[in-house]
Parts: sequence; structure tokens; C-alpha cells
Amino acid sequence: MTEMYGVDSEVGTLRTVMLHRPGNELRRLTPRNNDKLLFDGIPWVGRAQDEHDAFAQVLRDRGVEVLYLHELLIEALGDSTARAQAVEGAIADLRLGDTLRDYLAASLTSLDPAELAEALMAGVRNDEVRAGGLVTSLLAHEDFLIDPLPNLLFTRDSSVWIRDSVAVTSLAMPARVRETQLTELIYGFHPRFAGADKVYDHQLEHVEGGDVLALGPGVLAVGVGERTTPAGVERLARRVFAKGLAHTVLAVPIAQQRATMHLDTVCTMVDVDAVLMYPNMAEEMRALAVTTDGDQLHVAESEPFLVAAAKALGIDTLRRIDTGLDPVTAEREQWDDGNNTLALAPRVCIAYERTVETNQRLEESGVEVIRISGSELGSGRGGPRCMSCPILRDPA
Ligand SMILES: NC(=[NH2+])NCCC[C@H](N)C(=O)O
Repeated sequence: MTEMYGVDSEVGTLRTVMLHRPGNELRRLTPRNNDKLLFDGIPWVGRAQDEHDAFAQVLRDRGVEVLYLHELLIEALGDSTARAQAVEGAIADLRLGDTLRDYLAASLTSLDPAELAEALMAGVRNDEVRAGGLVTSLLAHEDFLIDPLPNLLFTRDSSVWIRDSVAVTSLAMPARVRETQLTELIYGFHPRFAGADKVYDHQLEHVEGGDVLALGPGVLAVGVGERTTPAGVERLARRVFAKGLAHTVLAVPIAQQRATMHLDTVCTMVDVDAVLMYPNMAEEMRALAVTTDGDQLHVAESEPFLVAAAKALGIDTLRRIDTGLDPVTAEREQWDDGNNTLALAPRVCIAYERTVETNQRLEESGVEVIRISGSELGSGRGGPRCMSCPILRDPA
């Protein structure tokens, strides 16, 4: 049987990827809620969709199968147990109270899979229901009873494949917590993933996919900071070791800032032995190598990241390519996701066109750069890597 899923590096030829085409959930963003919903601006939705379609087309043109999260979700919701689980998850919020919860349970249960998927993604606003009762009267018109999920766009974060097992992640920010209820439904109920092994779930300690880099077979680097907690990386290490999915997990502390919320905002792989890095942080980046004897976890002394990574991979050095040229350009291009490239194969990657200097540097280092426009997509602070969840890659 040909393989349907499996990812053991960042750079092996990409075969299948899951994307999410931005939809009505983005139309929920206003200047009053965008900060809470983790967007730095109010995107022009139609243009964001055009940009996203162009991104998907680049992938298809290179022979990559593109799966859409919303289509997988609708198909998964064809199962009645999945629908019941979806409704239960959506109305669990303690802000609702019994009257509203009962009302929403009944109305969501009456929806068909496509309508239910839409409610789960775009949310439900107080003025869109006629529930009656105390809570709905006291809430503002524009309050959400079910929050919209504009960050679904960043499919990298809500699940990650580690070899042939899938980790449904556990997102730290309140605005994103419910996303993994949806990926849990997809991997739990979609026939395509029926045989897939699950290595993590959304009720465990926080781990976000943007922090998880498969540096090479058996070696994961996991950013620890705003999103993946120390306890999260420890739990993930235990789980991947128990299943024999990795022999080393490098825990990489990263600065707690908006611009560097995930490890993939400061470093991504572009070849089996080359990494694109944010120079303003590269020198100070260190890693703790975690291994196991089959029973206990062993944690090594902290070392410079590139040294620890090369050791774990069993190679002499990891080549470093820097974002930008001078510190200011680097800072600007890092903010614009210059680091957040998606490798389609060794030395071939997709990047935003606006990160001009970084793209030039990649080309000078022998990496082919396929440029896409992201003026609207970028307002959510995520680039090509964040917007993609690789499901199948060839061994690098
Ligand atoms: N893997 C990533 N770098 N994802 C970027 C996620 C951006 C999103 N707005 C957030 O703040 O969560």
C-alpha cells in the first residue's frame, strides 16, 4: 500500500499538506477584538483568499496534494458521534449558562455537517440567536457565544505529524484553544486517518505545532516559550520516546515576545543540513538535549542550539543562513515571517515575496525560493510554514 501519511523531516519532498482557506471566521475580526484574536490588523478577506489560493496553486503545481481543513471537517462530521462530540465541545464554555447552552445544543444539533462546520469555525454571535433568558440579555450584542477561529489559517499549530503518528496539539492562547477540538474530530473520525496512531491530544500540557521542528529522522527540536510550556515538551518527549518516534528531543527556550511566539518564527530548515535563522537571536539560542534509557528522561547540559542539533543529527555542522542583512532589516523581515519558509524539498522553499533580503540570501546559498504574496495573509503573523501542516513527505 502506498503511504498516506508520515513526516520525518522538515525538508523531504512534500507530498500531502493540509491547509485552511481563510473564510468567514476572518470576517469576525474588528479593531476591538483583533488583539484578543491574535491578529495585528484587519485583513481584506477577499484578497487574503486570493493570496491563499495562489499559495495552494504553487503547491499543486509542484505535485503536492492539498487537503483543506474545512472539507475534512465536514466529511468527519458526517459521523453522528463526531457531531455530538463537536456540539459538546462548542458549548462547554462556562460563560454560557444552562439556558443558552441548552438552546445552542438544540440548534447546533439540527444543523447539517456543512452548517455545523461553519458555526464551529466562524462562531456564533449573541445577536445571531433568539435564545432568550438572562445571560443573552446581559451579554452585549457583539459578544460571541461560540468564538470564531481566525487562526485556523495556521494549520501548522493545531496538529503535527511525527513520523506516522499524529499529535493533536494543546494550544495555549484562549483564542485558539477550540481549534484542536476540530483537528481532534478530523483525525478521530475522517476515514482517511482511520488507521493513524495518535501520539498527543488536546487535553494534555501545552504544545503548539509551530514549536515542533523535525530536524531529521529521530530528532525533534521543540521551542519552549509563550506557547509550548516546559511541561508540554516533557510530556511530548515521553510520548515520542515511548512510541520510538524519536531518540532525541531538543528543548529550545525562546524569548517570550509577539514576534517570536514559536520556534518556526526564528528558525526553519531549508536543507538536510541548513537552517534559516534570525541572526539577532541565533547567538543566544541554546538547547537542552533530552534522551531516554527506556525508562527515565535524561537531560543534558544546555549547549548552543546549532551544536546540540548537529550532534543529535550525527553531522559535523548545520549550515546557518541568516534572515536579512543588517540587524534592522533582519528584525523587519523576521516580523514579516521571512524565517517562516516552507520547504517543498531539500533546497526548495516557499517564502513571502516581501522578505526581499532574506530571499536573496537563500538564493545565494543555493536554495530555490518560490515567492508568494502575503500582504493580507501576513496580518495574522504567520508565513508559509505556519499556514501548512505536512501530512506526507518523502524521506529526505
Ligand atoms: N507557527 C506559527 N508561527 N504560527 C503563527 C500563529 C499566529 C497566530 N496569530 C497566533 O498568534 O497564534
